[in-house]
Amino acid sequence: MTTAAVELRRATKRFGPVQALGEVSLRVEPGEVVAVLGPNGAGKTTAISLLLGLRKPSSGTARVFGLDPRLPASRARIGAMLQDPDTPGPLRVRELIELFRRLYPRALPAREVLGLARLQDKADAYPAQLSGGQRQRLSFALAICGDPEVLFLDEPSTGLDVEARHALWEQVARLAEAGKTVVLTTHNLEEADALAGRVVVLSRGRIVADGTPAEIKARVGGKHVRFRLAGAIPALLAALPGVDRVDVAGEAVNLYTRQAEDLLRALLGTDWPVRDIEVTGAGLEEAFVEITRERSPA
Ligand SMILES: Nc1ncnc2c1ncn2[C@@H]1O[C@H](COP(=O)(O)OP(=O)(O)OP(=O)(O)O)[C@@H](O)[C@H]1O
Repeated sequence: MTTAAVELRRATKRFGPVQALGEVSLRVEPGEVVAVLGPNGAGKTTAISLLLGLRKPSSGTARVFGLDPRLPASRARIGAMLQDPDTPGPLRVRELIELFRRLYPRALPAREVLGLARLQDKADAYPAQLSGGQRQRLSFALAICGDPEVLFLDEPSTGLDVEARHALWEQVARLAEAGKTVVLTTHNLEEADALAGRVVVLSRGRIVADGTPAEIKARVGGKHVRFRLAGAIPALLAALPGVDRVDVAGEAVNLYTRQAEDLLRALLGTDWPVRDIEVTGAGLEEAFVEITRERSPA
């Protein structure tokens, strides 16, 4: 077997009485883009901090290209964009980038880093003078400036507006095309779907699903049946066979079902003036809610 880019082997992390991760095993191959999804407190940041060598597993191991992530040789191969990063000292954006570049053997030119992070205009600003979104871009700049082989992005688009988010996605897609390994955590399912070839769902410190976005969606297998119906009565719609959920907004009806055929047959058998019927596969969002609910104690 080839060496994984990053790997957790039966990694457990306890913080006093709290078990943040329980025997998690995860292999990410070089060149993969993996999104780690999970509700608040699922253990996503903890998993990343073990892989970065910022924390030590209570038991089990974390490896970067087969080595302890705390070794300088491992650190030189990884870059990280973390939540709430601390930036050292009273340094301007350009100076910070210069400082971080010195930590890496094959750093990108500062000008290129500023361009990739769209911070050319802010090179002489201090971090405190940046907006939230610009500060996110600064931490992206610091993550990529060493031209790392593996990039960790912990909730990278938090606080970004739609345009900035799409610009970040484009950068990440470009890094992936260049063969980089990317591990990102996100609550944003659209982001996971857009960027990652593989989605790992964490819930209460354990992996509860691992597959392509399409596979994760298929595990739930639900469909949306949408149509328009004047005077729709939710209780009557809920009584149709196979209906799991009903949303009614004015004339717009959205039903969620795992038995679309039965539901459609019954719907068309009524004398209701149904218009514009549309059936689509359920999104990652439903799959995620469903999977994390399946695994939670009642
Ligand atoms: N330093 C710490 N001390 C004590 N408990 C901690 C510490 N760090 C994390 N935890 C606990 O470990 C669990 C997992 O936290 P973690 O930050 O990894 O979750 P997360 O999935 O990243 O959540 P979020 O989506 O909210 O960022 C939580 O119950 C959290 O309270």
